[in-house]
Amino acid sequence: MKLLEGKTVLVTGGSTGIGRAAAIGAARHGANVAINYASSDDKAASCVAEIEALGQRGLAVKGDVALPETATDFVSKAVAAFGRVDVMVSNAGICPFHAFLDMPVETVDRTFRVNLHGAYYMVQAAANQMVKQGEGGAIVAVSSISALVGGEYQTHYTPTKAGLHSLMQSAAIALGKHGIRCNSVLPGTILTEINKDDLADQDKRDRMTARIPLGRLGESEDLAGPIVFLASDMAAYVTGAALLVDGGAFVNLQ
Ligand SMILES: NC(=O)C1=CN([C@@H]2O[C@H](COP(=O)(O)OP(=O)(O)OC[C@H]3O[C@@H](n4cnc5c(N)ncnc54)[C@H](O)[C@@H]3O)[C@@H](O)[C@H]2O)C=CC1
Ligand SMILES: C[C@H](O)[C@@H]1OC(=O)[C@H](O)[C@@H]1O
Repeated sequence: MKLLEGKTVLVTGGSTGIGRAAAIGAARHGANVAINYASSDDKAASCVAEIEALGQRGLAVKGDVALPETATDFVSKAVAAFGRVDVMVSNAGICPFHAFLDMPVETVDRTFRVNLHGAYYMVQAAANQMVKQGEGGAIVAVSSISALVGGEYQTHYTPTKAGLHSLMQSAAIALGKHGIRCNSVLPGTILTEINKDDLADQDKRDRMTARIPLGRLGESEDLAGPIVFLASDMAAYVTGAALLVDGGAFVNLQ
């Protein structure tokens, strides 16, 4: 059964990792998909090619999500190509691991701007388009287990993920009257570019894995199903919710 037949899905940071898995997952479920991407034209083009190989239409739009105009540009180009926006997956993010006491101001500023401000602008631009269309919609933010727990080298990052979780809760209230649902997924540790260097430390990798009841770190594809579900009409009465996708890591105290 295809869950997103005929829908238009937008994904930020869609050329790699979790965003790419969400974009391909949406195409597999019958959606036309537009991805925003930051830098690699080749990776973006290969993602679009994969979407098209599934028989769907794909579009890649370059832009830095930290800039408000990237959001309006992305939405208007997706509308020009596909006619509408049904789903926004706000996924783009960075996590430059760094100690707290000497954290550079620029690193804090950039992390907040990309992860939180960027998501705010994207969600707002997509919501305005959905309200204009008058048929509701779905927004899924890629927050994190880090919205709920801390990280020694993530003091600039975890507040952005808590902020995203909170943004989805408030947006769910603001947009419910328009039939727009807003939810977040909270991935645990997923093997992607964002943590490749951090998890090159085998001791840390083993410690992280040992905490996971399902016995393995996550893969990007582990997020595709939960994101597609929350984006689809199967979740028609789900809004303001946060879905942990962490192999059970969060609940594993002892
Ligand atoms: N990998 C993990 O363990 C977890 C990741 N997440 C979140 O998942 C999201 C996706 O990350 P991953 O797939 O893991 O890593 P990734 O590095 O493969 O993906 C991040 C994507 O965001 C894009 N991006 C970064 N800055 C951007 C900007 N200014 N404008 C547009 N795009 C930009 C990157 O180019 C990349 O495609 C992030 O928000 C991350 O915080 C959340 C929990 C766990
Ligand atoms: C980048 C981290 O490895 C990853 O991101 C998160 O949100 C979680 O803290 C994961 O460990």
